[in-house]
Amino acid sequence: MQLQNPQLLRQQALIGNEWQDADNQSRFDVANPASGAVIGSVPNMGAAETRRAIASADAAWPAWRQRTAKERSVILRKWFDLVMANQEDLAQLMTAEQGKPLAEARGEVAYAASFIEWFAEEARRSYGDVVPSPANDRRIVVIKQAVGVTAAITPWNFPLAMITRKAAPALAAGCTMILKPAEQTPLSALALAYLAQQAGVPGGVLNVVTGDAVQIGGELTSSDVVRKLSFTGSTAVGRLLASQSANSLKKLSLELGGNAPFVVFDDADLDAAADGAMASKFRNTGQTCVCANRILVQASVYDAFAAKLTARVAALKVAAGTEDGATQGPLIDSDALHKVEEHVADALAKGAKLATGGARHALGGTFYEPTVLLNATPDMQLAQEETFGPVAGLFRFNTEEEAIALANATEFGLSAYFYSRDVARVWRVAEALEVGMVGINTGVISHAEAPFGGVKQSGLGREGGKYGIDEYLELKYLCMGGL
Ligand SMILES: NC(=O)c1ccc[n+]([C@@H]2O[C@H](COP(=O)([O-])OP(=O)(O)OC[C@H]3O[C@@H](n4cnc5c(N)ncnc54)[C@H](O)[C@@H]3O)[C@@H](O)[C@H]2O)c1
Ligand SMILES: O=C[C@H](O)CS(=O)(=O)O
Repeated sequence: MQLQNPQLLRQQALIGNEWQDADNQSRFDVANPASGAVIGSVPNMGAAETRRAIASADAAWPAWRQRTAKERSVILRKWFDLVMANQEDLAQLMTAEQGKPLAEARGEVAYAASFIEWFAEEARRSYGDVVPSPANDRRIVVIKQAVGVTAAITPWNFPLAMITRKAAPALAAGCTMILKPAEQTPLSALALAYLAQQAGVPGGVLNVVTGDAVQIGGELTSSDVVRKLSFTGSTAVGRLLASQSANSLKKLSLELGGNAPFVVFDDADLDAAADGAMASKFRNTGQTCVCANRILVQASVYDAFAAKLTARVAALKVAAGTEDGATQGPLIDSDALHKVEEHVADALAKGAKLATGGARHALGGTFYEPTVLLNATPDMQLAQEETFGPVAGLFRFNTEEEAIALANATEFGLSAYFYSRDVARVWRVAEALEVGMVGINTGVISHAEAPFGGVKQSGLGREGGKYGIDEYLELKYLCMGGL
């Protein structure tokens, strides 16, 4: 990995203005999932360092919230500019530690930066209200103020975007933050924090603590100083962190697991639907929370759609992310590989028919062949659990009502997709799906301008859009009497 700006390879954590090692000097390695090669190491911090980071964020908060919204906006805009100026290096770093193809990594850098750009603009639009008073001796005013010290815990699958989707609105609102990135992808987080420093984000406003998730999370969730926790990751961990946060009654943002249905109706443009399914299912080698996890196809077009999708899947290029033309990288680790293998084996044992793929890739390691399984049924694990890998299970349905019932038959409710050219059907189905986000005739829905989030066991709150900054603001009602 050759970086044009070697300063971006940060191998210490950031607390206040200081890049620090763990108190006991312990470290953990960061490995390239495509080769297993160690590409760096970071401090293995725990409770004591986390407490220092909380104190640092608390000390920095008064001056940061006193900055005007415009001053914070200008600093965030500079941060955006620096991220984009270093796009190639950040992409190389991301592919090295997460494995995604370079083209996708470059795309994620721009996507991550778009949250900084968006909230640099939103910073100046946290409007309050003046409410018509019920009496002439008083006035009713509502203002919005920063929540205070916040914490963020983020996953490995989008090493930059899941961070900026939290840090950008937090800093824009006038909050400070302690971030614990995923242990698999800390280098991207530290590079991002370095660029924040270079942009003029004062010491203590953004702290990055790497290390023992349980110890760090325990401190962040139990501290009364930390007024909000924003978590992106599995539903199981989200539930745990929410329970750990109960005693301190923190504001919570939880972006959790998904099990997205992708529905192809008989009036769909089948080529467009196949392209959309590819974009949704195989992005990041199937490792996104909004990946199509169940593909439901109306019986009359099932065989035609299956053929179109299978041809596209068979054409995917599995390779290390740095290889030209790579469109599928390695899975993040052996646990992820074993889960994919388990889902495929379970489906085949329960009657699924293999159309393409279905085995570990010849490259070895955690590479897996992009797979299409036909005749999938709701009793299969891949219907009930998030596969988080390059496996498309095709289910058959007959009626619109059956499709909606199948689509909603999950504890999750993050995203859903469907293809139809019947306007009345589009409105009926979009309103009937029990999710937070619906892709209609598209497989890609993630934009900084839109509110991202789910219902049921997929989480709480929204990130991005005009709603995202509200997660970091408190409403205060002023009743001005004696007039
Ligand atoms: N809804 C979304 O926006 C979204 C986005 C990306 C990923 N995800 C979900 O995340 C999951 C995959 O990501 P993952 O494997 O990193 O998830 P994960 O829940 O295992 O880990 C996420 C983060 O939580 C930390 N963590 C784990 N256990 C912890 C504990 N006990 N205390 C404190 N922190 C702890 C990890 O170190 C990591 O930083 C999938 O379920 C995916 O759907 C959701
Ligand atoms: O894994 C899901 C993330 O939210 C990624 S994205 O926002 O869909 O790009």
